[in-house]
Formats: sequence, C-alpha cells, structure tokens
Amino acid sequence: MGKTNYDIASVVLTSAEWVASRATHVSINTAAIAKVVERMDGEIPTVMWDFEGIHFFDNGPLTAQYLLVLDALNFCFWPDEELQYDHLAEGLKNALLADDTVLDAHRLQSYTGPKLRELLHWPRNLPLEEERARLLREVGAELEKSFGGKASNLVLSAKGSAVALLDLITRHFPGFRDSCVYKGHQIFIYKRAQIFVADLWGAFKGQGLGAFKDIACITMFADYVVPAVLRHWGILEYSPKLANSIDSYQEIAAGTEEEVEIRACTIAAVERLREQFVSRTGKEVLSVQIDWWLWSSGLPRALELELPFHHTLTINY
Ligand SMILES: Nc1nc2c(c(CN[C@H]3C=C[C@H](O)[C@@H]3O)cn2[C@@H]2O[C@H](COP(=O)(O)O)[C@@H](O)[C@H]2O)c(=O)[nH]1
Repeated sequence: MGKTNYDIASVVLTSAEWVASRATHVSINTAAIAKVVERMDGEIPTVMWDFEGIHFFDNGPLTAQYLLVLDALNFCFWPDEELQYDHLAEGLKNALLADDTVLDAHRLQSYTGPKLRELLHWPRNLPLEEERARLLREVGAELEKSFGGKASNLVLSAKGSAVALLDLITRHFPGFRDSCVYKGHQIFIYKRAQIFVADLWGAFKGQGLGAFKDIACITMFADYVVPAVLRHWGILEYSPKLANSIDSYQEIAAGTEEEVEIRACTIAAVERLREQFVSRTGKEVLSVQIDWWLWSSGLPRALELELPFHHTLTINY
C-alpha cells in the first residue's frame, strides 16, 4: 500500500468535496457555473494585491510580520457595521509607520483588547476584542519561542513551499487551525492560514518571501463575502429555511451543518469554476486569482445590492 499523499492543502479540497456531496442545506448549481464561465469570455480580471493601497509593504521581514498579525486578526468585522477589513489593514499599517516596533514578538505578547483598539484608533470595542488580543499574544509567544521572534523566519522555514508553510502555521499557531467536525468527519478549511500564504505571494509578487513553487495548492478563502456573490449568481443555492435565516440576518452558529456547508460548498464551487474555466479556455488560473476577483468585484457589488452576508461569530473568517 503506497503512502497516501497527505498534503495539508489537498485535505482542504478533499474536505470541501466531502461536505458538498452530502450537503442538505446548500447545493452547487453546475449549470450556473457554466453560465458564469461563459460570461467571463475567457478572461479573469487581474486583481493586484493591495489594489486599495491600504497595506504596509517594505519588501522586507517587517512585511511578513505585518501580514501574519493582519491575518491573525482577519475575521468577523460584521458585528460593527462601520468596521471593515480595510480599517484593520490600514490601522496596522499606520501604527507600524508610526513605530516600527509595535508588532515585535515581545510587544505582541502584551496586547489587551483596549490596547489593540488604541493601536487601530478604533473608537469603541472591536468585535471579539478579547479573542483578537489573545490571538496576538499567541502569535507573539510562539514567534519568540520557535522563530526568533520573526514571521520571516517562519516563512523561510517553509523553503518556498506553500504546503510546508501551511503545515508550519497550523502546527505552531492554534488560532489558525480552522477545522471542524461535520457529520462525524474532520473538515479542514484553514482560511486565515491560506490567506496569509496568498498575501505573502501577492505582496512580494511571487519573489523572495513570497516565492512559493506550489501556490496552486492554495484554495479560495472561505469568508462571508464570496458565498454571497456566488449565491447572487445562482451558483450556491440555499434551502428555504437557510435562505430565510440569512435574508433576515439571523446568526448562523459556527460549526453548525449550515455554516460548514456554506463554507465548504463555496470552496468546492470555486474549484469547479476554476476547472471549467481552464478546460474551456486552456488557460491556467489559480484559485487565489479567482478568489481575489470574486472578492474584490463582489464586495462593492454585495454592498451596493445589499446582498446579505451570512453572520457567524467566529475567529475563523
Ligand atoms: N475570500 C476573501 N476574503 C477576504 C479577502 C480579504 C482581503 N484580501 C486582500 C487581498 C487582495 C486585496 O488587496 C485585499 O485587500 C479580506 N477577506 C475577508 O472578507 C471579509 C471582510 O469583509 P468586510 O467586512 O466587508 O471588510 C472578512 O471575512 C475578511 O477575512 C480576500 O482577498 N478574499
């Protein structure tokens, strides 16, 4: 019996398909995917990382530190109607420009909710504020213990492999272990761990600390924006009960069948869209590139059309 190729990124896709094939609250409309691929007319708009101009970038190790902290906190903005991802990205960037030691490992270990709020100049409690502070302290402690305090050492330990970096992140930092149990099976999503790899790849344009020979293994990032876009396009279809919950902004609890099915079917649907695009056009495209296109074009559209996001209190997305 040959050794099964256990690689951490393939477990995400395997998990997503396992859920999609048993889902009862969410289904994937393959015909709708074909229609979207046709509409794309062989092109995927190129989305440059940091097209918004909100991220810190110095082409050096401090950028890796910034991105690890950013993606340690990159979740659950919706409970505060004014809070967006941009506030986090730009808040951390401005704090770093004002004092380039604010994200040092020993400093990260001292953050409390109020100190993080002050760092970001946010005028009131952040959603899940104490969890965010706890996750910062976790990152600071583990960086100090295992990587000389530097996220760049964590990245260099992966020797240019995205899969190896995902493995290192999920082994060393419990806060990034985005997995759950669905119908008795462990399901892996790893959204923030994967988005950290993609942010490095995007920020460094695939060079230096962003050079990953296997970046194609990274899946889309199961957040709460892309599912709303896919549902709007008819690619994700929800049961009447689930649709009603989401349309009336009822919270969907983390770990429920409904929440897991939304996230897993989103990953599976984007993978199928990618495969259909490749087979139709013969052009290679990465799930990361499709994700950035869906997220960056979908987000303003979702806000403009007031597409309802699903609301889950979670540290995972
Ligand atoms: N699938 C996916 N989800 C993403 C991102 C990004 C930012 N990626 C950077 C990469 C290139 C650009 O330069 C972007 O700046 C954030 N999110 C998620 O969205 C939600 C925030 O929404 P709102 O509350 O409206 O700000 C929240 O769950 C957050 O985790 C992405 O790329 N893909």
